[in-house]
Amino acid sequence: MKLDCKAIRYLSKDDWRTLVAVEMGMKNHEYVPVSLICNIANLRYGGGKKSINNIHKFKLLFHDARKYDGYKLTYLGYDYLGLKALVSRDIISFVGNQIGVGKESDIYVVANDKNEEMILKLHRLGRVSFKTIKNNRDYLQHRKSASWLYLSRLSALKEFAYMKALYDNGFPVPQPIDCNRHCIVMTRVKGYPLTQIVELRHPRKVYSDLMNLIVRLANYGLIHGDFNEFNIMISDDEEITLIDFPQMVSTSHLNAEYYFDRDVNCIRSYFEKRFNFIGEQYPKFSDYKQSLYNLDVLISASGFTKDLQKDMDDLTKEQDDDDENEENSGDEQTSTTNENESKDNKDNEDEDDDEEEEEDEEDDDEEDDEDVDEEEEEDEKVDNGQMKKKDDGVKEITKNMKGLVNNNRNFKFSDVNEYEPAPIVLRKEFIDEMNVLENVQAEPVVEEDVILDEEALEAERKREQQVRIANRVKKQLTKSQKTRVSARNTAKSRSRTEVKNHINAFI
Ligand SMILES: Nc1ncnc2c1ncn2[C@@H]1O[C@H](COP(=O)(O)OP(=O)(O)OP(=O)(O)O)[C@@H](O)[C@H]1O
Repeated sequence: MKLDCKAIRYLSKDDWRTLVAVEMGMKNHEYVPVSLICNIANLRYGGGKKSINNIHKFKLLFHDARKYDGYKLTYLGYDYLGLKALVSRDIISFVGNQIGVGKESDIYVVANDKNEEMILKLHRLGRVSFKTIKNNRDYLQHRKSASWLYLSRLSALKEFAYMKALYDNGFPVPQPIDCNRHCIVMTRVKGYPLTQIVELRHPRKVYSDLMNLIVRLANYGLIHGDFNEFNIMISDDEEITLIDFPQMVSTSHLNAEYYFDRDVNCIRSYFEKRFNFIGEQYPKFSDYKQSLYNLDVLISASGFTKDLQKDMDDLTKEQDDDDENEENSGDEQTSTTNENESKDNKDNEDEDDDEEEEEDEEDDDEEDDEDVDEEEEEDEKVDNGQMKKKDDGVKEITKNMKGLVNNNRNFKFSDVNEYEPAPIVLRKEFIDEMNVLENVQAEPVVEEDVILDEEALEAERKREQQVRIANRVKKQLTKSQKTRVSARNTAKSRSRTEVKNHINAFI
């Protein structure tokens, strides 16, 4: 994400108040209602709304009005708040180019009034998932709604605390300068990431420096956990600096030995692969001197307490679970789309059937209607032609239909092509109707030259019904065997009568 700070100079005092109000409101709202923003910012509704519109224009806020008029901070908005605080503390005055991008951070060069270069690291946890937070989570208790921003803040605070503790104890890490929200300011390391180094003049020295660093960290009760070529910088003098330590664990951790060995092996295998250097000597977990120093206390003193760590772990787990659920539901959606395709198709086609039935009825009623859609007229012509060909009697048609019904259970829309038209699917009531029809046909039709009594009337009625259904079935059969699958949800595909009736309903 690009950090465009140009707008900072155009924001008024009220705009900043509003931005802070949104941040505060997000502690218990995913989207903060306008009235609440105005309340927190202590602005009148009109003034508040004006400021909201202004900062929304600069993309510092995200607007959602599906359930109520609400806003939330974007990462850019959060960046602005962090930058504003750092600027007002005279820590930074200029923001330069982006020089690095990590999985969960953006790195910028910044400078102060004295033109001293520094590094600004903006933590961006869940930068992908942030976009996919469920749309229906509009109001939440606790801080869950703002948790990506909150998690980024915790992550920055943690890094700052570790950096400070390590720096104060003489470890080769950048000097931490300041931290606000999800922003960390530190000194710029003169060097290159180990991953970019093609050849070392003294690989043995660098290797042993790195191994010593791992052991020294362990002596202080810490294991890096992610000690690899991406997190190590090498200067021109082949001095090492550790720049990133997101997953530090204590040597009292249950899997401490595993993490320790992993760090060691990571460096060993990298040196072997890249510099052809086989590190025959390497430290073991037992080499470290049990709790020589305790950095935990120092880290807590720097502001990152155990409570915050617990909060961070819980929230990370929550977010991961959420993401997994979302991904699963996404997968499920796709798989169920396939699995239920035939079901959906049936439903859709049922709807189509309904519509077709309605259309048929309309056609019957309005045979001479001038407003018949041209498309339908064409269909009608095709229908009539095919109807003549398929005039094999009601029984045969119903038999065909029954076959289709059974075959259609495995029908998939994706199978439809120009050679295999979409078959029709009948509703249950329709099948029942057909069964009745078959039974009726089985009965002999009594033709007597007597005055129509009740029985005759009944028979006549059934015969009419039978003819009507037969016609309808024929029509449906021929219509649905078109190669084209009609999309009936567009106004264009509706008959002119339908559209007209619809419009009339509103007049
Ligand atoms: N203090 C610094 N001085 C100079 N360059 C730095 C500094 N900090 C970070 N960088 C540059 O930014 C890049 C990314 O930094 P960093 O590893 O801290 O980000 P990250 O998000 O933690 O990365 P990842 O999690 O992907 O390892 C580094 O490879 C390095 O080139």
